[in-house]
Amino acid sequence: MSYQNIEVKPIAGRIGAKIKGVNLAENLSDEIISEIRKALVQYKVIFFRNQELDADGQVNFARRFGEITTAHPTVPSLPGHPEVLDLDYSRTVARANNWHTDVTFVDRPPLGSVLRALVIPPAGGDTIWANSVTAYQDLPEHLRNLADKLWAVHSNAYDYATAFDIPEEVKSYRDVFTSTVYETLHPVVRIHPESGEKGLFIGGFVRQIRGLSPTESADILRLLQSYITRPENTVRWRWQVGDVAFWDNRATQHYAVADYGDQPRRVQRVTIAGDLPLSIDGKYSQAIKGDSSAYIPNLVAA
Ligand SMILES: O=C(O)CCC(=O)C(=O)O
Ligand SMILES: [Fe+2]
Repeated sequence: MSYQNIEVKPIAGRIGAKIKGVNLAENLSDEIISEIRKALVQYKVIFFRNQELDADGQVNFARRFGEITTAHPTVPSLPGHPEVLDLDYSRTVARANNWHTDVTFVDRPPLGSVLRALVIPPAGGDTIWANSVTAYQDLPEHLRNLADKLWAVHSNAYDYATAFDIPEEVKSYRDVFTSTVYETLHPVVRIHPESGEKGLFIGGFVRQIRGLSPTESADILRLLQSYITRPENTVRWRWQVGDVAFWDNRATQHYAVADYGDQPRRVQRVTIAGDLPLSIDGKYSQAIKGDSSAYIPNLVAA
């Protein structure tokens, strides 16, 4: 695929590209936006260095790709910026150091997010993204055939039985995170609405595979997840202040590496609304508890 208006430099072999020659604070032409979108779908996470965006500029850029969601279904936003999720890890105690796809507990999980680096520790605090399409392609045929038929329940509710040992601050953050409980049934393999590619759609909010016992479900998920986190399917980003990352949440998982102790780290996220995931046999995800209407303000109930 060729690009006329932007420079696209792949980073890892299967995921991730650096985009050069774009100032995200400018009012970009439709041609540039459509090439950025093409690069996003092709490379699944794209990176821009040395940007001088503020929160409003970040929202304006993200808005070119679709409707902006409220910052999070349950977590409060940056004061004065209802669309910005402020991840100030010196204040927010819950670190995203688990493999996940964002907000899959609602029926319309995000298309993607734009993340801007404000404070980065001198060493550590990288973020890793994984390609869930190449992970699916890596599965042996028999496992692929199995995955194709599975559906999973995703939820933001924690299993407190496994969390008796966590600090008080983390507990109170979790109470906010789960202040409204969502539950959704998604296909384990979804068709990407733009590329048509098939990819595994699981991650940290999956609670159980439909029709399997909790232990059977955990074993199958561990097996499928191991293909996602293979180093071949990942890219690791060493942040600099001023970097902007933009990922396709329909075809990736990510993990924020928590290896920087109590040094400050602050990033801010703006999220673009996504569609209802589609299974390979033509069925859509189904909300079980709660739906996306509070999260996607202009959503017209279907
Ligand atoms: O802190 C990060 O690098 C990423 C955190 C995260 O999971 C997110 O912004 O969705
Ligand atoms: Fe995330």
